[in-house]
Formats: sequence, structure tokens, C-alpha cells
Amino acid sequence: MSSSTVLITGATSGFGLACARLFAEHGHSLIITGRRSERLQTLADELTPKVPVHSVTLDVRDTQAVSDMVDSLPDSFRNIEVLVNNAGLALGAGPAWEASLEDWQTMIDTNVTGLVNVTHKLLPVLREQPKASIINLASVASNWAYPGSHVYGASKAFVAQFSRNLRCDLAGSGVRVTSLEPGMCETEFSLVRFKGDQEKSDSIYKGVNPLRPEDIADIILWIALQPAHININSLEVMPTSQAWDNFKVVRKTD
Ligand SMILES: NC(=O)C1=CN([C@@H]2O[C@H](COP(=O)(O)OP(=O)(O)OC[C@H]3O[C@@H](n4cnc5c(N)ncnc54)[C@H](OP(=O)(O)O)[C@@H]3O)[C@@H](O)[C@H]2O)C=CC1
Ligand SMILES: O=CCS(=O)(=O)O
Repeated sequence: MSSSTVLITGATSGFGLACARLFAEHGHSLIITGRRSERLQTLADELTPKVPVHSVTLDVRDTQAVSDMVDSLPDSFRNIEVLVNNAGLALGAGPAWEASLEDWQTMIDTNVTGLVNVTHKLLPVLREQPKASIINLASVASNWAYPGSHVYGASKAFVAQFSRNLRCDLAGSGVRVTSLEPGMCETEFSLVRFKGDQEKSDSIYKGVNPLRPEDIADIILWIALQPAHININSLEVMPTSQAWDNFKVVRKTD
């Protein structure tokens, strides 16, 4: 891939931040977005000496703001060739009946509606490019049920199936689509999920040797670098210390 323009949603932390740094190292122009303006500014200051960077404070749930962001891109950032649909979150990990409806709605609004907002707005731009990539952050939770995953896993299942369905419509165009499905990776993901409880978040990764955001960024770059005739449809990746477990069976005690 010669020097491209890459748009990353959720570049203020975790995978998005690691991706911004890696794509900058490889000389690609960046559009970095997220809600936390200060972090975006710090990242822009860090990367601007290396590559052109356009940063936009953006909540992906806001359809109009997404549309305005794309419409007001400076000319030199208009030809987006890589979209990393990364912004997302989980809220809560308890049983469904203890979850708040507001948390469920926030996950759907962000992981589903937000990703759809960005994708819909950028499809015409991406289709104009001879070679482009949409890399969607799904999850192992797209594919495997586990207790406490309820709406989070369901929202990520949407991302995986949306990616496959987009592939069908875009086949033969220059736009490739990938559903990237990571397992446990240490970012701010669990801190957000447990609403700022650092101890609870740390306990998730204790003794596990989880994936690192840089591992995911390496994979995302590798996907984008594939020659135009190759589409990585889906890619599930876990730390070696994570795997599937047995079906749960609840027995009656008489
Ligand atoms: N870590 C993991 O184990 C896994 C994570 N994932 C997925 O990967 C993606 C990135 O997560 P990860 O890096 O781990 O988590 P982080 O919490 O570290 O980063 C999440 C990013 O998403 C952004 N974000 C959240 N809500 C919004 C919003 N409404 N509008 C714009 N940006 C938003 C945050 O920016 P800001 O708050 O500034 O808006 C932040 O930059 C998510 O979609 C997550 O579901 C998938 C599999 C495994
Ligand atoms: O998407 C995140 C991975 S997990 O917490 O669902 O395993």
C-alpha cells in the first residue's frame, strides 16, 4: 500500500491509538476521531511531525456529526482508503436481568448505530478508490456466547454479519471488508466495562498474558496491506491463554 489516508474511529485509546501510531510509522495520513478532544490533540501533536494528521472530536452515535465530519474534510484528506471502524464499548458483565436498559442502549447506539453511521457515509468515498479496506472491530463475543455478554456480544454479532453482507454487495469493487474478532486484549476496555473500577479491570488480565493493542494494530495493518485481489473475510484472534470452554449445564437438585 503506497501512502494512503486512513480514518480511525476511537483513536484516543487501545486499538485505535495503537493503529494511529503504527499507520503513522508507515507513512499514512491519518484522520483520528474520538470523543476526548484533549487526547486527540495530544496524539495529533505526537504524530504530526511524521505524517499529515486531521483530528476531529466525534461521537459516532451522532449521525449528523458523522456526516458533517466527512463533508468538511480538507481536500487532502478526502480520498480515504482505509476505514478502521473501531469505536465501541461494553458496559457491564453481570447477568442480563441486572443490566441497565441505558447501558444496553448505549452499546447498541455505539457498536451498531455508530458503526453504521460511519460506514454509510464513507461507502461512496471508499468505492471511488481503486483499492480500499473497511476493517470492522467485531469480537470473539460475535461468535461465542458467554454469561454477561448479552447485548455486547449481540452488537458484535451484528458487526460480523454486517461485514459479511457488505462483502457480498462490494464483491468485485475495490473495497475489501474484514470482520476482525479479537479475544482478550488489555486496553481501557475493561475499565470502561466496569465503569472505572481499576481493581476489577486489572483482575480480568491477571496472570493471563493478554493480547496487546499493538498486536491488533499489527494485524490491522497486515489486513490493509494485502494485495487488491485478497479479502480477509474474518479473523478471530485470542491470546494463547484463552480458549473455549464447555457448554454450561444447569442440573436440578432434588
Ligand atoms: N479489548 C478487548 O478485549 C476487545 C475489544 N474489542 C473492540 O475493539 C474496539 C476498541 O476497543 P479497545 O481499544 O479495547 O477499548 P478502549 O476502551 O481502549 O477504546 C475504545 C475507543 O472507542 C472510543 N469510543 C467509545 N465510544 C465512542 C463513541 N460514542 N464515539 C466515538 N468514539 C467512541 C473511545 O474514545 P472516546 O472515549 O474518546 O470517545 C476509545 O478511543 C471496541 O469496538 C471493542 O468492542 C473487540 C474484541 C476484544
Ligand atoms: O470484545 C471483547 C472480548 S470479550 O471481553 O468479550 O472476551
